[in-house]
Amino acid sequence: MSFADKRKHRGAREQKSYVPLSGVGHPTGASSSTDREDQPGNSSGEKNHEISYGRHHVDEEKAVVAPSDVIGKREEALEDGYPRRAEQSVDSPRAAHETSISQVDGALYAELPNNLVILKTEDRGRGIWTTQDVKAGTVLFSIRPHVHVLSRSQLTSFCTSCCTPNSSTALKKCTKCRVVHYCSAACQNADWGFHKSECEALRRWASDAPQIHADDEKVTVPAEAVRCLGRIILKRKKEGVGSRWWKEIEAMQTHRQTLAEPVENEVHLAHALVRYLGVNGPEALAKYDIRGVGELVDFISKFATNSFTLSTPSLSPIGVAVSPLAALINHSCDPNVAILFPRPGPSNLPAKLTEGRPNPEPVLQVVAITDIPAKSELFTSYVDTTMPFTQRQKDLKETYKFTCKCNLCSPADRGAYRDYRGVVWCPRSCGGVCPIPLEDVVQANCSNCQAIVEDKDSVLDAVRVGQEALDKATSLSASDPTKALHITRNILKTLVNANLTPATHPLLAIYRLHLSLLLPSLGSSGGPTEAALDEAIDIAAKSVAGLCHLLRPGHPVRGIALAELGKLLAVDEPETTTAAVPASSSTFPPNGPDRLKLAVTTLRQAMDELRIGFGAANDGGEVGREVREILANAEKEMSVWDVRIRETLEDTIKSSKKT
Ligand SMILES: C[S@@+](CC[C@H](N)C(=O)[O-])C[C@H]1O[C@@H](n2cnc3c(N)ncnc32)[C@H](O)[C@@H]1O
Repeated sequence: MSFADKRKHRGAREQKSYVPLSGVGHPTGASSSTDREDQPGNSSGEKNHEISYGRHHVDEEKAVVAPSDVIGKREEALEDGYPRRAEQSVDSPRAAHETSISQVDGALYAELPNNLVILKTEDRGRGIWTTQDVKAGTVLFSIRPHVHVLSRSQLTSFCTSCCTPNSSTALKKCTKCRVVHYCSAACQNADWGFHKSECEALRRWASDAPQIHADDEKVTVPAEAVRCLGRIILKRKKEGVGSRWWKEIEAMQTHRQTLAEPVENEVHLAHALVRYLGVNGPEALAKYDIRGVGELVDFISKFATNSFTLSTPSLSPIGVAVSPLAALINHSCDPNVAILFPRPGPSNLPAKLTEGRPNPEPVLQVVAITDIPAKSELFTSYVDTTMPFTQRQKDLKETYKFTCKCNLCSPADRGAYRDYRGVVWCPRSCGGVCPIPLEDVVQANCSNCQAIVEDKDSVLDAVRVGQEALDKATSLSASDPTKALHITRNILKTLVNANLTPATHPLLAIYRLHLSLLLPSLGSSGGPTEAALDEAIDIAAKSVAGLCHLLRPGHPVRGIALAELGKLLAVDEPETTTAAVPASSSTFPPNGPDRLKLAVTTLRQAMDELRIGFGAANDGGEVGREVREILANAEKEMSVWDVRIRETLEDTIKSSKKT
């Protein structure tokens, strides 16, 4: 049967070409072109998050919770390679990893729900804890960030106020600054409180830009960190230092006191901010109630430690947001909550968010991605947890100034399970894996047959060259995607030949980047070619395989990867240009009904996981709605297939009876 025949059989389906999830780029962030260069921190993250305790508001702390001890309970590794979660819970028996817990007055945070409390531990500072059992998929709270701004590259693609993409509504730009865009007059009015002074600052910045760079938005529009800090300072002037809005921001944690001197990024940002605000020197900051450079740097440090990546419902980074309440959540590389912007639709949002607002988005939601027992701390991940231990520790130290001791990072536990981020397949191909023979890995035996990786140097070389290629391709992904694609395609072969598994770093990161570079070409008019679609499906399947080894079921990144794969499998198979090759059962991707079946299975699993990662009450958010629709069409088409197969069988039986 040729591909053309197969398409006839699949005729119930409308001809579909590929459209990226939720109409925007790829979920991983690998391909994002946000303007982070002027922002302290945020080197790799799913989130550029934080909070801080700022000037140690001792008056916020109350009596010690009884009992005032916590246990870091560490259990044995799971067979599947996940370490068991070390739940940090109050009332647990005293243990070696002991920390005192004190209660913090949560009254400042009006949006803190009743089933959560703020507690403070010695090693992590303030954090948010549950008072009741919480089921995976529960939306713990929904809030509008105090401030959010779009990255420079996204200013024309999303409404500055509600972040609606211009693919769904034609955006109109502010006729004065010509920088920000709105989807409606209502959104423009709603944003006016922020934009009024900002508009003037943006125009001043552009007019100061050197004329030779008049068309370069990197010069004519300040980076997101500058605009976000500018919005906070301008809004503080309006709200007043006594307002709850400002007090929440002021109470964010700072690391300034622990730093001998401000780091280069912060100094650079301070200069840019002063220029943006139009003050001639640090002294003139008094106009904005900022008492000198020290306070400005403190403020920047809070921003670096407490800001979040603003993202689309499919997790593509589009800007930065500040939410002091959500920023109270501490980090773990094995998180139990996700912080995201799933756009669940107004009917799924709390009434207090929708009252009096044409569109309350962007709404930040904190979603439980595992069952969480009562009296446990909430943890989200500040960095990309598919990165290996050393990279995660480096990123956390640089931006958030702490050493992570979570289950995945705890040296005691690290040897107790197989971390697929750093393994190669067994050289004897027995199906087992061996740790990559790094300096600190003494034994590199196969987990199954005890074989040893003999040629350590070639594995280490491949990993090093792979990392270099990843860095280069990432830096080129926005400016020269064709060249970036060339690099990723070439290096994939080297890494696969060096026996890296799909979960191993940097192979997984390269798969994800490669996929993000392939997807835009699939949406071109005329639809994808057979080869392009097959390559994208193959890479998407490998990404899913890698992610499923590293992230727990229900993790939003897994849900999005499954949705992407299911969606690609559901695209109509293009006309083949070569003679049809009969599909063998081992061919991947499969063709015809087998591909459709795989699409349905994958989309069903994606739906199950999106309902956890993006909230059960949201039914998976905007991506969940989209996947449900594709799944319904694929199921309908599969039932047509089943009818046709039954009819063909009946015809065959009838005709064989006649003869
Ligand atoms: C966004 S804030 C989180 C709230 C913060 N604990 C507070 O008291 O405001 C990030 C900071 O919290 C601390 N932190 C977060 N997770 C941590 C962890 N797992 N271990 C140690 N410190 C942590 C670090 O100081 C980090 O810079």
